[in-house]
Amino acid sequence: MTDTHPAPALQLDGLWRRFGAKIAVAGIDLVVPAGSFYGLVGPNGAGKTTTLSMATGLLVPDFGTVRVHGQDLWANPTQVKRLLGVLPDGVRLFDRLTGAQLITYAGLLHGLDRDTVAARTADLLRAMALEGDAQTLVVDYSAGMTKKVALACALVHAPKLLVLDEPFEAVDPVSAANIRDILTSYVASGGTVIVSSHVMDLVQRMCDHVAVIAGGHVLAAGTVDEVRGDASLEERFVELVGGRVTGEGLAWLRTSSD
Ligand SMILES: Nc1ncnc2c1ncn2[C@@H]1O[C@H](COP(=O)(O)OP(=O)(O)OP(=O)(O)O)[C@@H](O)[C@H]1O
Repeated sequence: MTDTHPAPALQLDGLWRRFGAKIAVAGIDLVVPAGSFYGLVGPNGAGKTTTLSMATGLLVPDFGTVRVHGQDLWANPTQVKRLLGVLPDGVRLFDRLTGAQLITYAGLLHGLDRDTVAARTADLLRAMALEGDAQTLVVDYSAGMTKKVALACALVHAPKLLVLDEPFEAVDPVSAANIRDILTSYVASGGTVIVSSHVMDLVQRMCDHVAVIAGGHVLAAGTVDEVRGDASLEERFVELVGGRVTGEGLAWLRTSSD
């Protein structure tokens, strides 16, 4: 009998990564079904960026395997990376290029022909509301504009799996809504999206699956409804992760004199 189930878009098995004495990722297993919109949430320092960097070929794991649509990423990084579109955290771009040049460059690097790149660059600039700044150097872009042009670069080769670290950080509400629409229709047409975010409300509304990560471990993973149960995702997150502190320790911060 043949297995008719498609391979997951992403499968992480036993991923570990240490930086000196600090264990950033301590045995992460994760299955991201093909066609899902997957949220990755966790407190600061949880290991999200480290996990996503290993999952996208940017950081070598100490242990563990990464499979993208069934193919071992670290066994064959060049070929498997073609399936991936990546928006890393704290992107460093060739910012002496204009927005249009940067997207064009990303498309050509992926081996697209010039006509295809030109058409897609125009489409992406329009979708990201960057047409008016197509000829502006990226170094002169605002933080949100930089995020959007980096996202355009991640999309230009029509990847099967999009991995976005904090895609909405610094992006204005109208642009964020446009980006959400782009991502939702990308998923509807068969793509898979993984986003890391600190905004629980956004993840609850936008994603169908979620994993909560803390201390380099997965605390909970599944559909958003499975993970949140009867609570909101935010309440469930606080319950799982803990760490709420009151302001009592900061008595000196009270400015009133009585
Ligand atoms: N290059 C590095 N060198 C040393 N320690 C690192 C390095 N990268 C990450 N770490 C440490 O690993 C842990 C996980 O960091 P990571 O950036 O993966 O967390 P995160 O979940 O993405 O956090 P945030 O939500 O704040 O972006 C942190 O304790 C961090 O200090």
